Amino acid sequence: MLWCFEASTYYIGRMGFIMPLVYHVSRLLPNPREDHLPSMFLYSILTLSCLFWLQKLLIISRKGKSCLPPGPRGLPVVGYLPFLGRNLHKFFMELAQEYGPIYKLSIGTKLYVIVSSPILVKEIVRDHDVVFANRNPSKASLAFSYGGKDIAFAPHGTQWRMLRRLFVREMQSTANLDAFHSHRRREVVTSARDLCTRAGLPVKVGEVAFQTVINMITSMFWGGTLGEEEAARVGAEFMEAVARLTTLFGTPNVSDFFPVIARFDVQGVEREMKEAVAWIGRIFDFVISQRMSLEEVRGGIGGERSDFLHFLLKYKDEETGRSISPEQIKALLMDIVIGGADTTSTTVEWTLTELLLHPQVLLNVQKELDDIVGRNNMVEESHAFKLPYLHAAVKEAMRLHPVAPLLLPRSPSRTCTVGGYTIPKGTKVFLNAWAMHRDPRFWSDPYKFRPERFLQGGEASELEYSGQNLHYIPFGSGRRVCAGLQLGERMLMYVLATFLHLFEWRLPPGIELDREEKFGVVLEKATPLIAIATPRIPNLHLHVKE
Ligand code: HEM
Repeated sequence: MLWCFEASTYYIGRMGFIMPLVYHVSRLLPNPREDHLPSMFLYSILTLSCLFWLQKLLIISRKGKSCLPPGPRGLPVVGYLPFLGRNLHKFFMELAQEYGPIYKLSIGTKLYVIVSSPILVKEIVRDHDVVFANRNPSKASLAFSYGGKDIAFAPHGTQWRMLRRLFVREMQSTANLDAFHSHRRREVVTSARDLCTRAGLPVKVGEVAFQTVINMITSMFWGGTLGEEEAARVGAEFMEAVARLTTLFGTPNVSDFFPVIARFDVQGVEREMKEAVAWIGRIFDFVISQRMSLEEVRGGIGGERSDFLHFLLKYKDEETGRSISPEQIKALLMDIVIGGADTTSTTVEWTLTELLLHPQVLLNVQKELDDIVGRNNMVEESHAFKLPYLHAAVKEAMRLHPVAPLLLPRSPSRTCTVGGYTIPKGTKVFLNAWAMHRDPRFWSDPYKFRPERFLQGGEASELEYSGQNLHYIPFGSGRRVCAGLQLGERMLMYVLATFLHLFEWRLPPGIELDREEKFGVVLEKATPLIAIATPRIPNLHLHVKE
C-alpha cells in the first residue's frame, strides 16, 4: 500500500514544488498492515484526498503565476454562457467599462479574451502579429471552409500564404479588377433597371444590394462560363444556399464551448453546415466542370481571361509552382461569396440609412455626384475614386456600424503576454472594433454621424481602411486584414454612387427610421431598411436599357 502512496506522491511531486515535501513526509508514516482492511482503507482515503488537495494547490499556484486578465465570474460548468447579451458587441463594451480594456470570459471549457483599446490591439496585430495570426475556428467555420482550406479560417502557414497571395495580389491587382469591370457594370445596370421597374414602390434596400453584389461576384467568377439562362438558374439556387449557410453561421453551438462533446454534434449545426456546404459544393462542381469542358473545346486552359474561375484553374504559384486543388477553389469561393456579399450589401444598407437620417448629407452627396458624373450620365466605376464626400460618408457609416464589429477572432499559437496579462495558447481573442470606433477619448461626438471628420482638415482625415491607425479598423488590421478590401471598396462605392445618382430615396409614409443593430454573422439593421426609389436623372430608362 505504501508503495502506491509513495509512487503517486512522487509522480505528482515531479509536477510542483510542494510535492517533494509530501513525498518525504509520506516515508515517515508507519507502514500499514496489508492484512488489516480498516487501516488500508484509511490510507487509501488519505492518499486520494492528499492527491486531490495537492492538485488543487498546484492549479492555484499555476494560475497565480500566469496572471490571466480580470473578468466576471460565471456559473460552474457553463461559465458565463447564460449571462451573454444578444448584441455581443454592445454587451462586451459594457463589460469593458467594468473590467477594463482587456478582460476574460470563461464559456464552458473555453477561454475568451476581449480587447477594446488600440494600444492593446497594437500588441496583438503588430508586436505579436505572427503569434496571433490564427483563428481557432468554430466547428461550423471548419465545415464551411472544407477543414480550413480557405483564407479566412486556414491556420497561418504556407497554404494560407499561397491563397492570400493569389487572391490579394493577383486576382485583385488593379489590372485584373479593371479587366472584370464589365461584369460588375452589367450587374449594377441590371439592378438599376430592376429598381426602375419598381419605381415608387417600397423596396428592401438590403435585399436589392445583396442581389446586386452577389450577382457581381458570381458574374466575375463564372460569368464567362455559363450561358445567361444557366447563370440565372444557378444564381437562384445559390442565393437560397447562401441564406441557409448564413443562418447556420450565426447559431451559437455548444460543441464549441465543450469540445469534449463536440463529436456528438448535439445541435446538429455541424451536420447541417456540411449539408449546406455540400449543396453549394455541387453548384461549384457543376460550374467547374462546365469550365473544364469549355477549355477542352478551346484546346486547354490558357489564353485570355474571361472570368476568375478561368484564372484559378490555370494558376500556378510563383514560389511553390503548385496549382490549386478543386477543394481549395471551392473553399476560396465560399470565402468570397459569404465574406464578400453580406458585408458589402449590409454596408450599403447602413450608409443609406444614415443618409436618410441626415438629409443635408444626402444632398451634399448628390451634389457631388452631379458635379463629377453629370445629370445626363451613368455612374462609372472610375468616378468612384473622384467622390471624396461620398467616400467620407461611407467611412463614417462604417465607423458607426462596422459590419464585423468584433472582426474575426484571433488565437495565439503559443502562450504570450498582452497588456501584462497572460493569454494562453488557443484562447479566442475578440478585438472590439465597434467599441473603439465610439471611444470618446479619440472621437469627438462619437455617436454623431459626421462625414466631415473624414474630409481634409477633419480629425480623422488621415484614416484609411487598411488598419494602419488602430482607432479605425472596419476591415481589421495586421496580416489577417480583410483579403477582399480592394474588391469590397470598389463594389461598395460603385453600387452606392449608382443608387444615389440615379434615384431619389425616401421612406414610405408612416415609417420611422432607427439605427437599432442586430448582432450576427454581420451586424445587420434590426429592422431592415425599406425605402422608395424614384428616378432622379432625366431619361433614366434609356441609360439602363438592355
Ligand atoms: C464592406 C465590405 C467588407 C468588410 C467591412 C469586411 C471586413 C472584414 C473583416 C473585419 C475581416 C477580419 C479582419 C481581421 O481579422 O483583422 C475580414 C476578413 C476577410 N474578408 Fe472581408 N470585408 C468586406 C468585404 C470582403 C470581400 C468583398 C471579400 C471577398 C471578395 C472579403 C473577404 C475576406 C476574407 C477572405 C477574409 C479573411 C482574411 C484572412 O483571414 O486572411 N471581404 N473582412
